Order: sequence, then C-alpha cells, then structure tokens
Amino acid sequence: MEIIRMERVSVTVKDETGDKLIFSDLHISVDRGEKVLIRGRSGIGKTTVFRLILGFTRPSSGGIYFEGRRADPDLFWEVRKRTAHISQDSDIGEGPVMALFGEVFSYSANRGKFSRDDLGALLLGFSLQEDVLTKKFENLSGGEKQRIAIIISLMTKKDIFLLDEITSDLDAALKEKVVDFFLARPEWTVLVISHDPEWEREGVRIIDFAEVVSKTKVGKHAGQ
Ligand SMILES: Nc1ncnc2c1ncn2[C@@H]1O[C@H](COP(=O)(O)OP(=O)(O)OP(=O)(O)O)[C@@H](O)[C@H]1O
Repeated sequence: MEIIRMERVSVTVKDETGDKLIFSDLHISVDRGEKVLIRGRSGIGKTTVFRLILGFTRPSSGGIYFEGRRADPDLFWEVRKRTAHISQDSDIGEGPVMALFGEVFSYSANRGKFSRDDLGALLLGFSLQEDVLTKKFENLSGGEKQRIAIIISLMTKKDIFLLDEITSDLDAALKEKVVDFFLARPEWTVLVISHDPEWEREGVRIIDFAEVVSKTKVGKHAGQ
C-alpha cells in the first residue's frame, strides 16, 4: 500500500537574489514498509524532500499525498507524529545527554515512551558506554552524536523514518550495524539520504534524484 506520494511537486524558495527554483515536477511514490535510498549530487534538493514530507517546506505547485489523502495542515501534523527525522545537523541539543532524553520524552507526542531498559540495550547495541549519558552532548564526537540521535529516534517508536546522512561519521562496523537495524523491520518505512554505499543493500530501492525531477535549478533534465 502506498504511504507517500509526491506528484509534480515543484519548490521555489526566496533568497537574497529573488525567487529560486530548487526543482520541478518531482514524482516519488513509496509503499509502506519500503526501504528507499535517495541519491544525488549535493544541493540537488534531497533534504528538501524530507522537509516537504514533514510540511516544513511547501510546494509551489503539485500535490503531496499520504495513504491517498492530499496533505493539509492537519495531515502534516499526523505525519510528524508518526515520523522520526534525523537531520544532517547532528547538533540536536546541549547539556547532559540524559537531560536531552528527558526533554525529548517530555513532549506530549512522546510521553510514556521512555524505557530505561530499552535505552540500556540500545547503548550496548550501538557500542556506547553508559557514562555517555552524563557527558555534555556538545562535547561528544560526531559519531557519538549520530548514535544518540539514532537511539532517540528509535525510542520514540515511530513507523516512518527520514534519515539524512546518519552514517557519515561512523566507522565501518557501526555503519553496518545501523543499516542492519533500520532494514530489519518490515513494518518500518525508511527513506535514507546518503552517499554511503553501505545502504546499497538487497531490498533497498535506489532513487537517483535527477531522474525523478524534470528540472533542477541548474537546468539539468532527467536522463542527462
Ligand atoms: N529556505 C531556503 N532558502 C534558500 N535556499 C534554500 C532553502 N532551502 C533549500 N535551499 C537551497 O536549495 C538547494 C537544495 O537544498 P537541499 O538541502 O535540499 O539539497 P541536498 O540535495 O540535500 O544537498 P546536500 O546533499 O548537500 O545535503 C540548495 O541549493 C539550498 O541552498
């Protein structure tokens, strides 16, 4: 069953030079439970697709559909509640890591989802020591920050995952573990933006971004 569809979506943003077309006529359809890797050159608009799915960026034309319903503000709200988004910017907070967990799980959408046992198991699973919880998030390494963001997203018990370059700072063994983890759950719909070949596994559909838009801001046409 189709969960997300983008139909002829174009995005224009305003910057200091005026209106700027990011891409036009984007077509993407994703079924529930699919694992999809979105690839394409830097700046082509991959992150913008995640922002469209969450309703943070509005299309200048075209339609976005979830489970066949055309998206409106109420529906975007529902989608956000079901979706874990890990952005490229791993600076998700400051202060002791445990306090960060406290904050995330105090949000109404996440209330009642925190489990100390799950946290312990995930720390172990992603090769983090318990004492990471007492450290300040801003002092962690890039790879430690990525793993904490991944653990938070997993603990919030969502069924749609938007993962933007989440393995870039991990070593080979950890990359493998993270990819194994996200691909193992048939019920999860997982969209990944990555330049990392570790995601090119059996069962992962690869979308080359340039092939699903008709035009990008440099005037590139599909298939060229
Ligand atoms: N709100 C905005 N205002 C101005 N420009 C924007 C805005 N949002 C996105 N852009 C521009 O749109 C283009 C696409 O950005 P996007 O982050 O989607 O690319 P990307 O394919 O994810 O790139 P990367 O692989 O480098 O992360 C970039 O040139 C970016 O600067």
